[in-house]
Amino acid sequence: MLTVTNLCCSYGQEEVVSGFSGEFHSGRITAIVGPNGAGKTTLLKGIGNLLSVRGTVSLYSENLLKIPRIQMARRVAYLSQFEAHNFDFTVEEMLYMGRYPHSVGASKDIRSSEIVLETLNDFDLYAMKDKYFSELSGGQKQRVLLARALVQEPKVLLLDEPTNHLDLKYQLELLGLVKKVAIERGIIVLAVLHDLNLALNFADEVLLMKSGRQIIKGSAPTLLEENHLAHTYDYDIPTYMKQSLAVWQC
Ligand SMILES: Nc1ncnc2c1ncn2[C@@H]1O[C@H](COP(=O)(O)OP(=O)(O)OP(=O)(O)O)[C@@H](O)[C@H]1O
Repeated sequence: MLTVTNLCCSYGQEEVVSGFSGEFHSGRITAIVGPNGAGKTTLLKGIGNLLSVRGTVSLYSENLLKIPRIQMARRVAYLSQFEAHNFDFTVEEMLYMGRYPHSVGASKDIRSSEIVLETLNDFDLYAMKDKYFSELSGGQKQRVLLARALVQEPKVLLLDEPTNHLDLKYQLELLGLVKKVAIERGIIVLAVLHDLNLALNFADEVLLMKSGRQIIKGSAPTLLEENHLAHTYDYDIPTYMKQSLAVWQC
């Protein structure tokens, strides 16, 4: 279990996330949603110890904020929303990069070869393993970046808008993969998602944020109670969703 206690995240003097506490469980996906500027990315980076933080982030009682970066990388993988997209490395080489925290200086140890092969197959990437990353489509690139994060064998996977720029088919495919792997490998997944439909359908629970604070965290029905969404987004989202669904019924 990942336990976050009283986490405060700042950029210089400006505190953006204030006193966040919450628990996240193995094999479960939590979607982080909320309006622009709510602090979703900042919370994710804070949990990954990627910016200035106070508080504790404990993974099975070990405070992740106190361990060396290389050990952190054996436990937590972070997929940023702004990955550079033009590497001159093959797909297979990209996956081996994900093994760096486990095998510094010995990139092709037995475990690395096993997990890279297994992940190439799981992600349907084997046939393109010798292709250059820069030659792939946006959806294929995103799949490779997710695969690279997973060969790290993390206990916690932090995803910042992983479905950005993907068409609906790729969005569903990618989140389906995340769900399958999270369950099979018992990974704790936190994913910032803008699409509320995807969040409500894919995640086991949803964390709704505004102004650096949690509004509510719970299952889809909990989120839809009491008009939390309309208040948080300052827009009648449930009514809009119902009206837009009607378009598909004719
Ligand atoms: N590097 C930075 N330096 C200073 N302030 C920042 C920095 N990054 C983000 N902020 C500020 O922190 C606040 C929260 O930003 P954050 O990116 O966490 O929000 P978000 O909920 O992920 O937004 P979005 O949905 O637009 O991606 C915003 O007011 C933003 O201007």
